[in-house]
Amino acid sequence: MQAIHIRGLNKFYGRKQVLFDIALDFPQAQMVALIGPSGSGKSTLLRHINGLNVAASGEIHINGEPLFQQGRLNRQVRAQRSKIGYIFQQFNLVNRLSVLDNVLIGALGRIPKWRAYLRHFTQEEKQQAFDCLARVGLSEFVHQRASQLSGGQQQRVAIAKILMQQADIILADEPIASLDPESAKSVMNTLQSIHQQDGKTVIVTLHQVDYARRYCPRTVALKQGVVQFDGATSTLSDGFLNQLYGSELRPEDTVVTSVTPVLNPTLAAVTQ
Ligand SMILES: Nc1ncnc2c1ncn2[C@@H]1O[C@H](COP(=O)(O)OP(=O)(O)OP(=O)(O)O)[C@@H](O)[C@H]1O
Repeated sequence: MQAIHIRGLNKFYGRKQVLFDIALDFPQAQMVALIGPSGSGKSTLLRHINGLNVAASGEIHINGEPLFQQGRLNRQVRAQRSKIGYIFQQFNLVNRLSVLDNVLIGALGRIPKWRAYLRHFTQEEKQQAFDCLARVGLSEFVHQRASQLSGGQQQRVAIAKILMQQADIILADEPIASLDPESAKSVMNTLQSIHQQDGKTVIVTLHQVDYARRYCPRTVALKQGVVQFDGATSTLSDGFLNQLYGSELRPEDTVVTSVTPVLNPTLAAVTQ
């Protein structure tokens, strides 16, 4: 069973089509880079996988259950979303709350509604939050306000929050775009260790291909809403990348060597 299964996904904003017939599979426990120039549709694709956006057509299944089908979101989309952690470029923490309280927010989707409303957490849940912070190397910052941490530390708090959420799938939308190289490395190391130790599926959008090469065995590249490449990151050629980020792709630069075979009918049209 695939963690994420996508077929025939077409997305329009008004009359402008921004995703074209996307067909992708992500097995459990893969770490995948999603790359492509600005405006190529990376964030839009991630938002669909999280059920935040609805497409004109196509289907998405999460762990075998339909999330989106025949133009409609599953009625259980909230429950499905609770299994998907989303990391934003700008951390998405509550600045005035402590680091611990921010991590506890990750449990809100899986505790009884009345306790969530009152923000009442058990001792066991607090201990879990401590443990999540220990895993991302932030035990000593538990009682500090989130706003007092550096960008890289705040992003690691966001990852601890996802651990607290007990999500199976992590979608990270440009998690290192606003970080210095040292902080970026520590955030990517943290994502990689969670992926490796807990077997979580991680899809991370990246602007720097070097990070994809270092951390992600598989890369999916988008351009103008079309999948241009889906395969082993080690096979990404400089020529392909120049074309991806420069002018239109040439057929000889296009390599489709999927980790999970994906036949993309739109690819031929784009590369002709
Ligand atoms: N809410 C929206 N309304 C209208 N158009 C949108 C909206 N969100 C995105 N778009 C358009 O959809 C296309 C894809 O945008 P998206 O943000 O997914 O690209 P991206 O690859 O994530 O870009 P970046 O790397 O700059 O974040 C762009 O042309 C963008 O202008």
